[in-house]
Amino acid sequence: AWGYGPTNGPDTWAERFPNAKGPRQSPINIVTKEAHFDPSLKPLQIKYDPYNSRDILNNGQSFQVDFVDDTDSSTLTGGPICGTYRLNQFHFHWGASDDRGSEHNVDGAQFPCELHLVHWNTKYSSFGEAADKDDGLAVIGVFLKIGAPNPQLQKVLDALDFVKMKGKQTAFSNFDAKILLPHSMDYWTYEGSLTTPPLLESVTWIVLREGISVSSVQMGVEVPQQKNGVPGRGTIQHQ
Ligand SMILES: Nc1nnc(SCC(=O)Nc2ccc(S(N)(=O)=O)cc2)s1
Ligand SMILES: [Zn+2]
Repeated sequence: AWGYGPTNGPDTWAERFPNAKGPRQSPINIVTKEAHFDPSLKPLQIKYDPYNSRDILNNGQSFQVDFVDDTDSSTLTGGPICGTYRLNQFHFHWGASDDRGSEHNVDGAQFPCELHLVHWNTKYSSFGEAADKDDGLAVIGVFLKIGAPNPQLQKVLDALDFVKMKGKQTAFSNFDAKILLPHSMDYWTYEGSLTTPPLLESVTWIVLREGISVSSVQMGVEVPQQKNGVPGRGTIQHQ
C-alpha cells in the first residue's frame, strides 16, 4: 500500500495513481508575491456543530476525526466556493522534526504540521460521489507553528492513546472543530487535488495565512510505530 517510506512514498505514487502526473496536483509551494488579490472573493463562512463529531480513526497514514454529514449543520460557504460544502473529517500531516511536515509551503517555508478540514459539495449526494468531481471538495488548510502549547489541540492529542493501531477508532463526540481555527480567516486559494492517493483533482484549496500554535512537546506526542500503525514522530518518513 502507498505510504511515506522509501519504497511506497510520494515518488512512487504515479505508478498506481496516474493522477499524480495531472495538471492540478497538490500540495504546492505558495509564492506569496505571485498571489493576486481577487476582490470578487467573499469572506469564508464556517459553521461547525460539535454535535456532528463522531469518532477518531487511525487510518494508517494519519489520524482523522470523522463527522456525521447527513445534514447541513457543519458547513463551509462563501470564500471561493459556490453553494454549500459539508464537513466530513479533519486530519493532520506532520514530520519527524519541528522543521518539516506540512504539505503546503509558503515562500519555501515548511511548517511542522498542517491541519486539513475536508468538506464536500452538497450538489452531490455524498463525499464518495463528490470526491472525483471538479468542484466536489473543498479543504481548509491550517499551518501549525511551534510556540505556546495549544489547549484546544489537547483533546485530540489525548484521544490518540486509544487509536495507536491502524484501523483503530474510538468515539470522539462533542468536539467543536472551530476552536482549531486561527483568528484571521485570510486565505490563499487555488484549484488542486487530494494530497494523497487517489490524488483526485477535485479540491478547491483554501489555505489560511495565519497559523495556530503547537508546542514541541505536543508535536512529540507519540503515535508510536506499531506493526501497522501510524508511524510515531520519530519514524515517519515525510518528504
Ligand atoms: N469515492 C471515494 N471515497 N473516498 C475517497 S478518498 C478518501 C479520502 O478522504 N481521501 C483524502 C485524501 C487526501 C485528503 S487531503 N490530504 O486533505 O488532500 C483528503 C481526503 S474516493
Ligand atoms: Zn490532508
